[in-house]
Amino acid sequence: MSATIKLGIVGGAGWLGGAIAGAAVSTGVVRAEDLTLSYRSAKPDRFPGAFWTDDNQALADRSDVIILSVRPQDWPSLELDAKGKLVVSVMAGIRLGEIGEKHDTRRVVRTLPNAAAEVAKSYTPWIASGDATADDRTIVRAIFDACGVEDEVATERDIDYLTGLTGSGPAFPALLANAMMRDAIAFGLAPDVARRAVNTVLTGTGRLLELKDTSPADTVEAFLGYRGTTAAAIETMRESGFDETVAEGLAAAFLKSIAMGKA
Ligand SMILES: NC(=O)C1=CN([C@@H]2O[C@H](COP(=O)(O)OP(=O)(O)OC[C@H]3O[C@@H](n4cnc5c(N)ncnc54)[C@H](OP(=O)(O)O)[C@@H]3O)[C@@H](O)[C@H]2O)C=CC1
Ligand SMILES: O=C(O)[C@@H]1CCC=N1
Repeated sequence: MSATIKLGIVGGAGWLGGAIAGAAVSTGVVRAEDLTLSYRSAKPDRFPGAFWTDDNQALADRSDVIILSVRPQDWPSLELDAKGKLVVSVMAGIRLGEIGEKHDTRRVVRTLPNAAAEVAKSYTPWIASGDATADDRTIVRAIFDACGVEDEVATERDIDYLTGLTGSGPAFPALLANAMMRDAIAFGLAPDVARRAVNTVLTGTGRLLELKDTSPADTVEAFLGYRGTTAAAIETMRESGFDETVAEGLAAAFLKSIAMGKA
């Protein structure tokens, strides 16, 4: 793809909008001078050469591709006519049809990145409306390849499910890490030792998974095979309902995504 798209990011001052902008500029998917970002409260001092505005219609008029990265509850009051342009949403819950209707375009892509876009390690599922073109798909792939790994999926139901599994996903290892930290501190470890120990376990596991790309089930089985400390821990966690608790949490996120689209 040539580096000539004019990209606008509504909510570019936010966590995810800023992460996508950073990834797109650093990989050359967009040149800083072709990037427009909007803010609401305070104008950030980021992305030298890019154009910052608090006028979302001006952003739309300057851009060929418009990413919507405001919180779902801020979207109903967003005034922006995209006039047939490619609109890419990263918002949880909001449906393709609603986005197209509100912003006057039939070229819409619904995506669901995650917070790891900040370190170019997001997993981003996406789905395009019927009128999105092959070129639109190429642009979406380029933007989200810059943020990590992307997959086009078959249905919006898949997006609703993945909103929990991978959109919220980084929160779950963080939740586990937090529980491990609390246990370590309750045991009596110094907090900075506990934090370094737990964070290193998480980043090390991520690297191992990336390197080996084996099924998590195989990894768990390999550990169980030692019949030692890890098996003692895993079997106790499972008897206490570990797998069921994860499934219930993911089901709650799936239902919340569907409910947010109906609100
Ligand atoms: N963070 C995450 O891990 C993920 C987020 N998402 C989705 O991404 C979207 C953005 O989330 P996130 O970046 O975390 O949220 P943030 O709150 O960090 O960013 C949203 C930004 O949008 C700005 N904003 C709100 N309304 C307007 C407006 N009318 N014009 C211009 N800017 C506006 C906010 O400004 P102000 O500072 O004034 O509030 C804020 O800077 C959400 O819809 C969320 O569902 C999806 C997957 C993962
Ligand atoms: O929690 C949320 O609603 C957003 C979407 C996925 C991650 N954060």
